[in-house]
Amino acid sequence: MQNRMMNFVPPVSRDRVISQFPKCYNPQACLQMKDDWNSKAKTACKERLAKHQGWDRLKMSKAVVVGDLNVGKTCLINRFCKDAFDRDYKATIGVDFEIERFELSGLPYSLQIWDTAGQEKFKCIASAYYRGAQVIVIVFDMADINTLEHTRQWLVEALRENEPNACFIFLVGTKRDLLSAEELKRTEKDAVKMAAEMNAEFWSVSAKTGENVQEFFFRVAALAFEDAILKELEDESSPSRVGRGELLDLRYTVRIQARPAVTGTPGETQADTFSRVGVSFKAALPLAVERQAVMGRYLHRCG
Ligand SMILES: Nc1nc2c(ncn2[C@@H]2O[C@H](COP(=O)(O)OP(=O)(O)OP(=O)(O)O)[C@@H](O)[C@H]2O)c(=O)[nH]1
Ligand SMILES: [Mg+2]
Repeated sequence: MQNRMMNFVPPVSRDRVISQFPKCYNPQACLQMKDDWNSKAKTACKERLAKHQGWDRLKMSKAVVVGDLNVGKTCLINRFCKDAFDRDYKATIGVDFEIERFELSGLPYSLQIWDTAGQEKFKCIASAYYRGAQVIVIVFDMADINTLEHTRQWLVEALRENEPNACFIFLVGTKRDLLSAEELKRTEKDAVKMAAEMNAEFWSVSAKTGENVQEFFFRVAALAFEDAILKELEDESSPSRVGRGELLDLRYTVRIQARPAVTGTPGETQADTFSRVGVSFKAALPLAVERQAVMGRYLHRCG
Protein backbone atom coordinates (compact mmCIF):
# COMPACT_ATOMS: atom_id res chain seq x y z
CA MET A 1 0.00 0.00 0.00
CA GLN A 2 2.76 2.38 1.04
CA ASN A 3 4.72 1.39 -2.09
CA ARG A 4 1.77 2.12 -4.29
CA MET A 5 1.34 5.56 -2.71
CA MET A 6 5.03 6.32 -3.23
CA ASN A 7 4.84 5.46 -6.93
CA PHE A 8 1.77 7.58 -7.52
CA VAL A 9 2.52 10.41 -9.94
CA PRO A 10 -0.31 12.93 -10.31
CA PRO A 11 -1.31 13.52 -13.95
CA VAL A 12 0.02 16.57 -15.77
CA SER A 13 -2.67 19.17 -16.33
CA ARG A 14 -3.90 19.40 -19.91
CA ASP A 15 -2.59 22.92 -20.42
CA ARG A 16 0.95 21.72 -19.69
CA VAL A 17 1.05 19.15 -22.46
CA ILE A 18 3.48 20.31 -25.16
CA SER A 19 2.99 18.33 -28.36
CA GLN A 20 4.41 20.70 -31.01
CA PHE A 21 7.94 22.07 -30.75
CA PRO A 22 7.42 25.69 -29.60
CA LYS A 23 8.69 28.44 -31.90
CA CYS A 24 10.95 31.35 -30.92
CA TYR A 25 9.55 34.90 -30.65
CA ASN A 26 11.92 36.67 -33.04
CA PRO A 27 14.09 34.79 -35.56
CA GLN A 28 16.74 37.53 -35.21
CA ALA A 29 17.36 36.59 -31.57
CA CYS A 30 16.65 32.87 -31.48
CA LEU A 31 18.59 30.03 -29.83
CA GLN A 32 17.32 27.34 -32.23
CA MET A 33 15.61 27.90 -35.55
CA LYS A 34 14.38 24.35 -36.11
CA ASP A 35 10.65 23.72 -35.94
CA ASP A 36 10.67 20.11 -34.73
CA TRP A 37 12.35 18.07 -31.98
CA ASN A 38 15.86 16.77 -32.52
CA SER A 39 15.45 13.44 -34.32
CA LYS A 40 17.68 11.52 -31.86
CA ALA A 41 15.74 12.86 -28.88
CA LYS A 42 12.44 12.10 -30.60
CA THR A 43 13.43 8.48 -31.30
CA ALA A 44 14.67 8.01 -27.73
CA CYS A 45 11.37 9.33 -26.33
CA LYS A 46 9.34 7.04 -28.61
CA GLU A 47 11.40 4.01 -27.56
CA ARG A 48 10.92 4.72 -23.85
CA LEU A 49 7.23 5.26 -24.38
CA ALA A 50 6.85 2.01 -26.35
CA LYS A 51 8.62 0.08 -23.59
CA HIS A 52 6.56 1.86 -20.92
CA GLN A 53 9.87 3.07 -19.50
CA GLY A 54 10.43 6.45 -17.99
CA TRP A 55 13.87 7.98 -17.71
CA ASP A 56 16.06 6.52 -14.97
CA ARG A 57 16.34 9.86 -13.29
CA LEU A 58 13.55 12.30 -12.71
CA LYS A 59 13.75 14.81 -15.53
CA MET A 60 13.92 18.19 -13.87
CA SER A 61 15.72 21.36 -14.97
CA LYS A 62 16.42 24.52 -13.06
CA ALA A 63 15.69 27.98 -14.44
CA VAL A 64 16.79 31.09 -12.53
CA VAL A 65 15.07 34.40 -13.19
CA VAL A 66 17.18 37.52 -12.55
CA GLY A 67 16.97 41.26 -13.26
CA ASP A 68 16.55 44.68 -11.65
CA LEU A 69 13.99 45.25 -8.93
CA ASN A 70 10.48 46.06 -10.07
CA VAL A 71 10.97 44.81 -13.65
CA GLY A 72 8.23 42.20 -13.22
CA LYS A 73 10.02 38.89 -12.55
CA THR A 74 7.54 37.71 -9.91
CA CYS A 75 4.55 38.82 -11.98
CA LEU A 76 5.85 36.95 -15.02
CA ILE A 77 6.18 33.71 -13.02
CA ASN A 78 2.85 34.19 -11.26
CA ARG A 79 1.04 34.77 -14.55
CA PHE A 80 2.32 31.44 -15.85
CA CYS A 81 2.12 29.34 -12.69
CA LYS A 82 -1.02 30.79 -11.08
CA ASP A 83 -2.65 32.72 -13.91
CA ALA A 84 -2.69 35.73 -11.58
CA PHE A 85 -1.52 39.34 -11.77
CA ASP A 86 -0.93 41.74 -8.87
CA ARG A 87 -0.89 45.49 -9.59
CA ASP A 88 0.88 46.21 -6.29
CA TYR A 89 4.62 45.84 -5.98
CA LYS A 90 5.75 43.40 -3.29
CA ALA A 91 9.52 43.01 -3.34
CA THR A 92 10.86 39.47 -3.33
CA ILE A 93 13.19 38.91 -0.40
CA GLY A 94 15.95 36.46 -1.24
CA VAL A 95 14.34 33.77 -3.38
CA ASP A 96 11.09 32.07 -4.10
CA PHE A 97 10.43 29.12 -6.41
CA GLU A 98 7.76 27.19 -8.27
CA ILE A 99 7.85 23.75 -9.82
CA GLU A 100 5.86 23.31 -13.01
CA ARG A 101 5.15 19.86 -14.40
CA PHE A 102 4.90 19.29 -18.15
CA GLU A 103 4.36 16.46 -20.56
CA LEU A 104 6.68 16.62 -23.57
CA SER A 105 6.72 14.01 -26.34
CA GLY A 106 4.58 11.91 -23.99
CA LEU A 107 7.13 12.00 -21.15
CA PRO A 108 6.91 13.80 -17.80
CA TYR A 109 9.20 16.73 -17.18
CA SER A 110 9.47 19.34 -14.42
CA LEU A 111 10.89 22.83 -14.44
CA GLN A 112 12.03 24.50 -11.22
CA ILE A 113 11.54 28.23 -11.70
CA TRP A 114 13.62 30.26 -9.23
CA ASP A 115 12.44 33.82 -8.69
CA THR A 116 15.23 35.99 -7.24
CA ALA A 117 15.25 39.41 -5.60
CA GLY A 118 16.36 42.36 -7.72
CA GLN A 119 17.07 44.58 -4.71
CA GLU A 120 20.77 45.06 -4.05
CA LYS A 121 20.48 44.25 -0.34
CA PHE A 122 19.11 40.75 -1.07
CA LYS A 123 21.59 39.89 -3.83
CA CYS A 124 23.90 37.92 -1.54
CA ILE A 125 21.04 35.57 -0.57
CA ALA A 126 19.70 35.26 -4.11
CA SER A 127 23.04 34.61 -5.80
CA ALA A 128 23.55 31.46 -3.69
CA TYR A 129 20.72 29.93 -5.74
CA TYR A 130 22.08 30.72 -9.21
CA ARG A 131 24.25 27.62 -9.32
CA GLY A 132 23.23 24.52 -11.23
CA ALA A 133 20.94 26.35 -13.66
CA GLN A 134 20.23 24.95 -17.10
CA VAL A 135 18.35 28.12 -18.01
CA ILE A 136 19.08 31.75 -17.12
CA VAL A 137 16.22 34.18 -17.70
CA ILE A 138 17.28 37.84 -17.59
CA VAL A 139 14.34 40.18 -17.27
CA PHE A 140 14.10 43.91 -18.06
CA ASP A 141 11.24 46.41 -18.11
CA MET A 142 10.52 47.58 -21.66
CA ALA A 143 9.10 50.82 -20.26
CA ASP A 144 12.42 51.59 -18.48
CA ILE A 145 15.36 51.35 -20.89
CA ASN A 146 17.97 51.58 -18.09
CA THR A 147 16.97 48.12 -16.96
CA LEU A 148 18.00 46.77 -20.38
CA GLU A 149 21.48 48.23 -19.90
CA HIS A 150 21.76 46.44 -16.54
CA THR A 151 21.06 43.02 -18.05
CA ARG A 152 24.74 42.65 -19.04
CA GLN A 153 25.75 42.77 -15.37
CA TRP A 154 23.01 40.30 -14.37
CA LEU A 155 24.32 37.87 -16.96
CA VAL A 156 27.89 38.17 -15.65
CA GLU A 157 26.69 37.45 -12.12
CA ALA A 158 24.53 34.47 -13.10
CA LEU A 159 27.29 32.96 -15.24
CA ARG A 160 29.80 33.32 -12.42
CA GLU A 161 27.95 30.45 -10.70
CA ASN A 162 27.41 28.32 -13.82
CA GLU A 163 29.19 26.81 -16.80
CA PRO A 164 28.79 29.42 -19.56
CA ASN A 165 28.23 26.84 -22.30
CA ALA A 166 25.88 24.69 -20.25
CA CYS A 167 23.05 27.24 -19.96
CA PHE A 168 20.33 28.52 -22.26
CA ILE A 169 20.06 32.29 -21.88
CA PHE A 170 16.80 34.14 -22.41
CA LEU A 171 16.40 37.93 -22.42
CA VAL A 172 12.81 38.85 -21.56
CA GLY A 173 11.27 42.32 -21.90
CA THR A 174 8.17 42.75 -19.72
CA LYS A 175 5.25 45.22 -19.57
CA ARG A 176 4.73 45.39 -23.33
CA ASP A 177 1.18 46.53 -22.58
CA LEU A 178 2.58 49.91 -21.44
CA LEU A 179 4.25 50.76 -24.77
CA SER A 180 2.84 52.30 -27.94
CA ALA A 181 3.42 50.37 -31.17
CA GLU A 182 6.23 52.78 -32.09
CA GLU A 183 7.95 52.49 -28.67
CA LEU A 184 7.61 48.73 -28.76
CA LYS A 185 9.32 48.52 -32.15
CA ARG A 186 12.21 50.72 -30.98
CA THR A 187 12.72 48.90 -27.68
CA GLU A 188 12.53 45.45 -29.27
CA LYS A 189 15.19 46.50 -31.78
CA ASP A 190 17.54 47.49 -28.93
CA ALA A 191 16.74 44.28 -27.07
CA VAL A 192 17.46 42.09 -30.12
CA LYS A 193 20.91 43.73 -30.35
CA MET A 194 21.54 43.06 -26.67
CA ALA A 195 20.35 39.46 -27.02
CA ALA A 196 22.76 38.89 -29.92
CA GLU A 197 25.60 40.22 -27.77
CA MET A 198 24.65 37.83 -24.97
CA ASN A 199 23.95 34.85 -27.19
CA ALA A 200 20.44 34.87 -25.82
CA GLU A 201 16.92 34.38 -27.16
CA PHE A 202 14.68 37.44 -26.89
CA TRP A 203 11.03 37.45 -25.78
CA SER A 204 8.62 40.36 -25.32
CA VAL A 205 5.79 39.68 -22.85
CA SER A 206 3.12 41.19 -20.64
CA ALA A 207 2.26 39.61 -17.31
CA LYS A 208 -0.72 41.97 -17.10
CA THR A 209 -2.43 40.77 -20.29
CA GLY A 210 -0.67 37.38 -20.37
CA GLU A 211 0.59 38.03 -23.92
CA ASN A 212 3.40 35.59 -24.89
CA VAL A 213 3.84 34.33 -21.31
CA GLN A 214 2.78 30.73 -21.88
CA GLU A 215 4.57 30.63 -25.25
CA PHE A 216 7.76 31.79 -23.52
CA PHE A 217 7.69 29.17 -20.74
CA PHE A 218 6.79 26.40 -23.21
CA ARG A 219 9.83 27.35 -25.26
CA VAL A 220 12.04 27.28 -22.13
CA ALA A 221 10.68 23.87 -21.11
CA ALA A 222 11.08 22.40 -24.61
CA LEU A 223 14.69 23.52 -25.08
CA ALA A 224 15.71 22.42 -21.57
CA PHE A 225 13.92 19.05 -21.91
CA GLU A 226 15.48 18.26 -25.27
CA ASP A 227 18.90 19.22 -23.97
CA ALA A 228 18.44 16.99 -20.89
CA ILE A 229 17.45 14.03 -23.09
CA LEU A 230 20.46 14.50 -25.37
CA LYS A 231 22.81 14.74 -22.38
CA GLU A 232 21.29 11.59 -20.89
CA LEU A 233 21.84 9.74 -24.18
CA GLU A 234 25.45 10.94 -24.22
CA ASP A 235 25.97 9.72 -20.64
CA GLU A 236 24.40 6.35 -21.45
CA SER A 237 26.65 5.81 -24.45
CA SER A 238 29.89 6.83 -22.69
CA PRO A 239 29.85 6.05 -18.95
CA SER A 240 33.00 7.46 -17.31
CA ARG A 241 35.55 4.92 -16.17
CA VAL A 242 37.63 5.56 -13.11
CA GLY A 243 40.20 3.69 -11.02
CA ARG A 244 40.32 -0.06 -11.70
CA GLY A 245 37.55 -0.08 -14.21
CA GLU A 246 34.62 0.72 -11.89
CA LEU A 247 31.72 2.34 -13.66
CA LEU A 248 30.79 5.72 -12.36
CA ASP A 249 27.13 6.67 -12.40
CA LEU A 250 27.12 10.46 -12.81
CA ARG A 251 24.37 11.09 -10.28
CA TYR A 252 25.33 14.59 -9.34
CA THR A 253 28.23 16.85 -10.06
CA VAL A 254 28.56 20.04 -8.08
CA ARG A 255 30.99 22.90 -8.06
CA ILE A 256 32.00 24.36 -4.75
CA GLN A 257 33.33 27.86 -5.20
CA ALA A 258 36.92 27.73 -6.52
CA ARG A 259 37.20 23.94 -6.28
CA PRO A 260 37.00 21.57 -9.25
CA ALA A 261 33.85 19.57 -9.85
CA VAL A 262 33.04 16.86 -7.29
CA THR A 263 31.20 13.81 -8.55
CA GLY A 264 29.13 11.50 -6.37
CA THR A 265 29.30 7.74 -6.77
CA PRO A 266 26.32 5.36 -6.48
CA GLY A 267 25.05 4.86 -2.95
CA GLU A 268 27.14 7.70 -1.59
CA THR A 269 25.57 10.63 0.24
CA GLN A 270 26.71 14.15 -0.55
CA ALA A 271 28.35 14.35 2.89
CA ASP A 272 30.35 11.17 2.06
CA THR A 273 31.43 12.60 -1.28
CA PHE A 274 32.69 15.80 0.27
CA SER A 275 34.58 14.04 3.06
CA ARG A 276 36.15 11.67 0.48
CA VAL A 277 37.55 14.63 -1.48
CA GLY A 278 38.43 16.58 1.66
CA VAL A 279 35.83 19.35 1.45
CA SER A 280 33.88 20.26 4.55
CA PHE A 281 30.17 19.60 4.15
CA LYS A 282 29.59 23.15 5.40
CA ALA A 283 31.18 24.46 2.20
CA ALA A 284 28.42 22.70 0.30
CA LEU A 285 25.65 24.03 2.50
CA PRO A 286 23.97 26.26 -0.08
CA LEU A 287 23.43 23.15 -2.21
CA ALA A 288 22.01 21.22 0.73
CA VAL A 289 19.72 24.14 1.49
CA GLU A 290 18.65 24.19 -2.11
CA ARG A 291 17.70 20.50 -1.93
CA GLN A 292 15.64 21.11 1.18
CA ALA A 293 14.03 24.08 -0.44
CA VAL A 294 12.89 21.91 -3.31
CA MET A 295 11.21 19.52 -0.89
CA GLY A 296 9.46 22.08 1.23
CA ARG A 297 8.50 25.60 0.26
CA TYR A 298 10.89 28.38 1.02
CA LEU A 299 8.86 31.50 0.50
CA HIS A 300 10.19 34.88 1.43
CA ARG A 301 7.84 37.71 0.55
CA CYS A 302 7.19 40.95 2.36
CA GLY A 303 3.66 42.22 2.52
N1 LIG B 1 1.56 47.15 -16.69
C1 LIG B 1 2.30 46.12 -16.27
N2 LIG B 1 2.79 46.11 -15.03
C2 LIG B 1 3.53 45.05 -14.63
C3 LIG B 1 3.80 43.95 -15.48
N3 LIG B 1 4.55 43.08 -14.82
C4 LIG B 1 4.75 43.59 -13.60
N4 LIG B 1 4.14 44.78 -13.47
C5 LIG B 1 4.14 45.62 -12.27
O1 LIG B 1 5.50 45.93 -11.95
C6 LIG B 1 5.68 45.95 -10.53
C7 LIG B 1 6.81 45.04 -10.14
O2 LIG B 1 6.51 43.70 -10.39
P1 LIG B 1 7.26 42.47 -9.67
O3 LIG B 1 6.96 41.27 -10.47
O4 LIG B 1 6.93 42.42 -8.25
O5 LIG B 1 8.78 42.91 -9.83
P2 LIG B 1 10.09 42.05 -9.49
O6 LIG B 1 10.99 42.12 -10.67
O7 LIG B 1 9.71 40.71 -9.01
O8 LIG B 1 10.74 42.91 -8.31
P3 LIG B 1 11.75 42.36 -7.13
O9 LIG B 1 11.09 41.22 -6.48
O10 LIG B 1 11.93 43.50 -6.18
O11 LIG B 1 13.03 42.01 -7.78
C8 LIG B 1 4.33 45.56 -9.91
O12 LIG B 1 3.66 46.73 -9.50
C9 LIG B 1 3.59 44.90 -11.06
O13 LIG B 1 2.19 45.05 -10.99
C10 LIG B 1 3.24 44.00 -16.80
O14 LIG B 1 3.40 43.10 -17.64
N5 LIG B 1 2.50 45.10 -17.14
MG1 LIG C 1 9.92 39.75 -7.24
